[in-house]
Amino acid sequence: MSATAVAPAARGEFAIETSGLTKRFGKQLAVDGVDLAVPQGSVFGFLGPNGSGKTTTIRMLLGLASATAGDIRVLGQEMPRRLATVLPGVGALIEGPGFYPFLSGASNLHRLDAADGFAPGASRSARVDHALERVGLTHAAGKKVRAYSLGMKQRLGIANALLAPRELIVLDEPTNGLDPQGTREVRHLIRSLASEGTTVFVSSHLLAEIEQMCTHAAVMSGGRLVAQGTLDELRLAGQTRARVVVLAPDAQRASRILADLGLPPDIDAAPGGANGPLSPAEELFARPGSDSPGETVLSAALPESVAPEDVVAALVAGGVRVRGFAVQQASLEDLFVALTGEGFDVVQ
Ligand SMILES: Nc1ncnc2c1ncn2[C@@H]1O[C@H](COP(=O)(O)OP(=O)(O)OP(=O)(O)O)[C@@H](O)[C@H]1O
Repeated sequence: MSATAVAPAARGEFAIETSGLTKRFGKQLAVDGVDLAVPQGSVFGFLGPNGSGKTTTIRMLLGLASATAGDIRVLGQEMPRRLATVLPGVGALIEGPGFYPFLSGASNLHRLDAADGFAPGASRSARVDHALERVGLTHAAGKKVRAYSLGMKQRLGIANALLAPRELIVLDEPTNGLDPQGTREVRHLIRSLASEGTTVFVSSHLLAEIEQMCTHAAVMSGGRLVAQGTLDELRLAGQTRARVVVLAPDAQRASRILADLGLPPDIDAAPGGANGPLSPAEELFARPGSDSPGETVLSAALPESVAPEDVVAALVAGGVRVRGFAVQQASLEDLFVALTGEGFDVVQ
């Protein structure tokens, strides 16, 4: 098969599909019964804290590690049985590319392409030039890789994944270790790949990154897939976890009324007055420079069956002097933290 031939995926609507995918290292279950469904044409974020099983899953998808159990289909074909048919259609960047620092970017790509049994030598130079252009490295093609910034090295790794036309690009933590500029460059590149119709499967532990780039996401936690869907679907799932936040001086009375409505509250005294970090509910009503004497912030999960306006009405009818009221919609971050039990690094 020639390197420019792309494995057909027409019959499947999913670029990647797994069922019951499992990987055991001795006693440790690194990946536990994962059912992934990555729609064709999506930019699919594969989220999870460190050690949650993302890299192990990706390695199995690409035939780099064998599964203990379960089925994998990539571009509509069974893996690893159809590896030789599937791999030419897949470009991947996993765990940082290994480049020779004393060779130029172009020479490194020539070497890597020559080592690829599927790649035709006749078109190598043109394909290397095109891939370097694709990632914006034409100007640095002749520069030794040791003089590349991290962002440039990462883009060179992506250029390596783009040495042939691909239906699917798999990137494992492509912005890891990059400065903000490098991160922007890589994100921009991912978006432009997606705009050409390539399915991009990208793992990250950065939630904000996934929110900026992706159409879909899946969340891994402790080897299990705990959520997947479009970002909107995931946000909707989060909205069932909306909270009401009440600022009032009559804490006990407000607390009793909320509990009677089925909203047993958390209580934070005097927003802005206490030492230590503010909770998100406290932040809502914190007034810098004021220690809000006598005021209390109460917050409670809002069940779908209760309308926020009924909560205010009940508080007022019960004689609570409500000074502040808000409904906080859960963000994707709240949902993911709730799902994984771990905080995400949300910077960048
Ligand atoms: N070759 C291996 N032998 C034994 N255990 C392993 C091996 N590879 C991974 N693990 C374990 O499997 C679990 C999942 O690791 P994995 O690297 O897939 O997670 P990850 O989500 O990609 O995390 P990170 O973002 O840190 O790479 C971890 O507990 C890890 O220690």
